[in-house]
Amino acid sequence: MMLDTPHLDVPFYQPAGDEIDVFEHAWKNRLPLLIKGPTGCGKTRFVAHMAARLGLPLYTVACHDDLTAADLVGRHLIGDGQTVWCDGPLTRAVREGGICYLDEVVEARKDTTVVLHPLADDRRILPIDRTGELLAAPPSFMLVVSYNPGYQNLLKGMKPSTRQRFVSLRFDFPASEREEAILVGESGCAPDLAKRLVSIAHALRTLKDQDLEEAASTRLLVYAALLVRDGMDPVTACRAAIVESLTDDPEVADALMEVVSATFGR
Ligand SMILES: Nc1ncnc2c1ncn2[C@@H]1O[C@H](COP(=O)(O)OP(=O)(O)OP(=O)(O)O)[C@@H](O)[C@H]1O
Repeated sequence: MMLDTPHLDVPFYQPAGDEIDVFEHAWKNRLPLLIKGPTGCGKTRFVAHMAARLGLPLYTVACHDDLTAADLVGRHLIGDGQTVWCDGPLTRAVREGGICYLDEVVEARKDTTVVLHPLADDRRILPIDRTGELLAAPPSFMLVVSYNPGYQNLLKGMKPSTRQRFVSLRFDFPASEREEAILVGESGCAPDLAKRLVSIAHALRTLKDQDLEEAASTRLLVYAALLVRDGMDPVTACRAAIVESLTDDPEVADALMEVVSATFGR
């Protein structure tokens, strides 16, 4: 769990379309938001950007298959022979009227539904069974969740009764020009390098589903751009930052490296 307090400098975010507008309207109308899209395509950055823009505290939780309702709401802790109640990130966000962002929400245990449903519909309440409290979310509170449809299997899909409590946004990898602008903005690299890295990503993304579990993300391109900007040879940087992160299979890695080498004229 991570608390990002509101700060004056808003994290850089290069918009794709009307997502900022959708977020602001959802927030004003007290509606929760679901963001779906592949890994590393800007979902977390977008939420951080919006929280800073709106001047709201942001609580981010990376969900995993052991995450329970108590991890979100809070629990009694024992110390010095005393029992003390400790708010979880969701409860803190509700109390402070901030944003609670649950990344990969479908990974969480099913018992989280019990606390998310009454918060996500027009009741906007958080029942804390263990203390008997019933918290009403203030108008500025917003619940934002994300998931990667690519990872879904039948067991892990989101139930319609949950999905239909949210306004939804689809994210995808950025169009070339936008992705180049992101690389330049994030790493300070030369526009020509950004162009080459994006063309590599496009070539590798066509291989997804054949040999690769996930497509090359914008995040990996940013890593490569940072390494090259720091003086590393571009081919070595692409192997370390992109290719070896995408596959463990040496033959597939060799095939991906051919794309990289050709792009840098080797
Ligand atoms: N639109 C964008 N504007 C600025 N930076 C971006 C954008 N999209 C991606 N990035 C860059 O890519 C990195 C990864 O994005 P982010 O962490 O938001 O991915 P994500 O979609 O939340 O991934 P995951 O589902 O794995 O958590 C960011 O740290 C940032 O450097």
